[in-house]
Amino acid sequence: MSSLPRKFKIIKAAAVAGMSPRTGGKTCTLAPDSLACSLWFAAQALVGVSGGKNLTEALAAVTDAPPAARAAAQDIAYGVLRRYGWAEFLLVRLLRTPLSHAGIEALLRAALYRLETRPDARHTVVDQAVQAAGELAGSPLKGLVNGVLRNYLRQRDMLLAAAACDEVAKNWHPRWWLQRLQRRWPAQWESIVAADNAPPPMTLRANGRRGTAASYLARLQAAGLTAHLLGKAGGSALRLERPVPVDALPGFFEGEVSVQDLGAQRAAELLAPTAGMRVLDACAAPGGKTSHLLERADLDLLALDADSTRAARITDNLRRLQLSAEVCVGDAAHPADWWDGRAFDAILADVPCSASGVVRRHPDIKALRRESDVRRFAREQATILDALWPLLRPAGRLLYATCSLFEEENKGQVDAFLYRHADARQLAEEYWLPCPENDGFYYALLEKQHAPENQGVQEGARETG
Ligand SMILES: C[S@@+](CC[C@H](N)C(=O)[O-])C[C@H]1O[C@@H](n2cnc3c(N)ncnc32)[C@H](O)[C@@H]1O
Repeated sequence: MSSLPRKFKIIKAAAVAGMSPRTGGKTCTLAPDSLACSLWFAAQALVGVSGGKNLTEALAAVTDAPPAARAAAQDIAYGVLRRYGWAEFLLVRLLRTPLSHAGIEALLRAALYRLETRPDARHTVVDQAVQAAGELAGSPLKGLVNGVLRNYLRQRDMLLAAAACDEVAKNWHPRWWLQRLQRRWPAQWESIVAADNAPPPMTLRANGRRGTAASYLARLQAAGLTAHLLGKAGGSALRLERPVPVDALPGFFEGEVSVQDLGAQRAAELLAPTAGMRVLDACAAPGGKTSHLLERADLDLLALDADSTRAARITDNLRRLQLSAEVCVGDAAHPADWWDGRAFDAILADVPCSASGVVRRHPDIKALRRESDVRRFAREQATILDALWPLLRPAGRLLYATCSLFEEENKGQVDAFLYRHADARQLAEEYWLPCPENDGFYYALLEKQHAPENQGVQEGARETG
């Protein structure tokens, strides 16, 4: 066995594990439990994100990765994307000419990340990255990867000092994004950036129908998990000291608890519908806020989402939590396709947005989002709001929610809405900025007045239109 060529042994290792690790149709013959294999998978996922896929889709393309390699590759890919602009800054200095091989470029970013996060194993990282390069692109590029990484280690202090002076490489966000944060949040942008760049906490919501956050905390402690209560006294939130897979949470499959950020838990508290009310959750998938609303009161609730795959997750969540609602696939901007004409007492409009407040959970957004997307989302949000407003009964309440930090999607959106709709009154507004305890959210609670629509605006629109 020991006299066999190395390649053969590696193929054999994959076969013994009963797997043929592959991604996007490419098969990896590296040992499934090696760092080289994880770097190879991470590089493939990063190439997918560079090509416009979100990270979940890109990782899903890593179809047959053995569980250990998949988990490690996921960890590396998340870390690389979180450090937006950092490895790119270094590579511009370490490469004489830009690389034309996307897989090798992604591999180098993954290896640089790993060199920084595993300083005790730097030589192993270089060696394993070179092996992964051979698998990705054949022998010729192994030397290049080896050279670039060794040069990095030689010049590391100087390169890191330079990166610390570059706005993007230092803050790990696109320049346009940083400028927006600096303009809107001059006193807070640095703490927002710090929160965005840290791994997210795992926050839970105790199902109020089964017990309190305090009683679930006791369940966690009995299971050997450390957590503490979060938010206001009597609330439903708890934070785990260390994230765990959901199947380690006591009673998860029996519906005792859900995973939901503290800021997201504010939606149900603000809308606060009472028993018997007819409620629309207009952008509901995967059903985090839908289920929280239903845990608080028996409601006649319609959960709508435009995406049928995501809408199926609402049903799954409701089943697990033993709650019920009508789930419907439809476009909130076109109620004629799904509305039965019965007015709603309360509407939650948790609209599609830039998701700039939850980037620590979805670091691929940093690479995927363009500044022009913010305006596109704002237009979509305005269309949805205008379409939903007539569905609300007089004195009914609509909660507008985003997980964005950008003003066009938040106060700017709501101010314009109030201008267009004279029968709308704002009751409350809350900004949740990202911090160690919660993600970033914006909420505006609107109430429908009995007064007629703003005739002046409508007539003016008719005259010019
Ligand atoms: C921020 S997420 C909602 C999260 C959800 N409320 C929760 O708490 O679990 C926005 C959702 O809006 C859906 N969506 C996007 N455009 C929509 C539209 N025009 N009509 C209805 N749903 C839409 C997306 O599919 C996505 O599931």
